[in-house]
Formats: sequence, C-alpha cells, structure tokens
Amino acid sequence: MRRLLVAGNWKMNASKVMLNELLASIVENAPQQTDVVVFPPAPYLMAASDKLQGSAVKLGGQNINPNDSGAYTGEISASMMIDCGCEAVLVGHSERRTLYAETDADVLAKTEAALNAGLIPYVCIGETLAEREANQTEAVIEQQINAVLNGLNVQQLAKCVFAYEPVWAIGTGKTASPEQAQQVHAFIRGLLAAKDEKLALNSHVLYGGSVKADNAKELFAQQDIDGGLVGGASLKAEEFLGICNPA
Ligand SMILES: O=C[C@H](O)COP(=O)(O)O
Repeated sequence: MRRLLVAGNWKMNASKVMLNELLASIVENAPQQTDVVVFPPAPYLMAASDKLQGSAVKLGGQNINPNDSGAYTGEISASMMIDCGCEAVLVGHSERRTLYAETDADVLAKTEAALNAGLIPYVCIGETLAEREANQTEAVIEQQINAVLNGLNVQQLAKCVFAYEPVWAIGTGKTASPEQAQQVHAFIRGLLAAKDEKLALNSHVLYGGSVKADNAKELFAQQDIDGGLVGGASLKAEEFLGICNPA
C-alpha cells in the first residue's frame, strides 16, 4: 500500500520570514496520513532543518552536483545536503533540463550521486506541449525514465521516487486532467514493471503541474497517482495543506 506523498518545491522563492511562517504552519497542521516533504532553496536548508526537528515533515534540496567535493564553484554535493538535514533531492526537473541544459546522462549521474550519499532522488520526467501534440508523450517519457532504469539496479531504483510533470502544465494553471495524468502514470508503472514487478508495485509516482487544493483530490484518486510534486501552491500554507489533506 503506497501512502500519499506530497512534496513542495519552492523553486527560487523564499525569505527568512516566509520560511519561519510557512514551516511553522506546515509542521503544526500536516496531516498524519500523508508523507510531506518540502524543498526550499539551498541557503535555507539548515534553518529549515532546525524548524523541522521533531516533526514528521521531511526536507529535500532542489539540485546537486554529481561530484562529492572539489573545485565546482557555486555547486552543492549530495553529502552536503545530508549534512544539512535533507533526506531527498529533486533530479531532472524540467526547469533544470530546459534552463540549464541537463541531459538524461546528467540525470543518471545525479541520481547515482544522491543514492550513494543516502538521499532519496525524486526523478522528474515529462513532455513538452509540442511533444504531446506530436503524439510523442510516451516516447519522451520512456527515453527519460530509461536513463535511470537502464543505469541503476532494482535495489537502487527501489529507493527513488518518480514524478511525472508535463511541462505544459507547470506554472501555467493548466492541469493535466486526472484521466490524462493517469494514462501516463499507468504507462510509467508499466515501464517500472518491465524492470521488476515489485518495484512497480512499491514505487511512488507523483504528479506535478498546477496541482491545487481544489484539484488534488481527483488527481490523487487515480490508481497510479501516489501524490503530488507541487510548485506554486506549496508557497501558501493553506493551499499546500489543502493538497496534503485533499477534501
Ligand atoms: O516542481 C513542481 C512543478 O514544477 C509544478 O509547479 P506548479 O505546481 O507551479 O505548476
């Protein structure tokens, strides 16, 4: 049985005041039946870790360099994230792929680095609008997820979380319909099953792309949608908590 998992990706949005207020509210009100993880920007991770002490809410980082240390000015390693209290990291978010030219090979390297350090990689995949309109959704998803499915063993893959984020639904207010999302999630689970049946059964596959309190319930009711990777709506306590506890 897969528990509902809701992850809040703050992207490049935060301040000390926001961190204190938002985390205080999430810690106090996060429902026990949902696993909740927040991904603030890197400079706030230590402070966030302190705020989350003793709470069931977990912490993650938004990006890592695949190397463990060295002359990589401006970069952050997986072991540093562990040191700062993180248990997870996002890998392959479409903004990283598009704005910072991250390739499938980079995604595999980062996923491996995360696993080696003991972080849970949240491997993000998703098609653009042009790809969907050209009927390439499944081909794109398969290519992106195969980068990790072919590069890692089942034990490593069992520690990953997968997130389907159609690029056309991110920050646009255009959510994939529950049926559209379910169709791709079922396809992803099929690819996981081809690797290993138990892996498919136990893996969390999250949906991301304009998830809100008022559409979360219907999305999360789909058989293969195990929760959400939430961007904009994770910045407002009431909205995010509404997603964590969809009515
Ligand atoms: O990581 C989160 C996704 O990019 C979704 O962002 P959004 O909820 O603002 O559409």
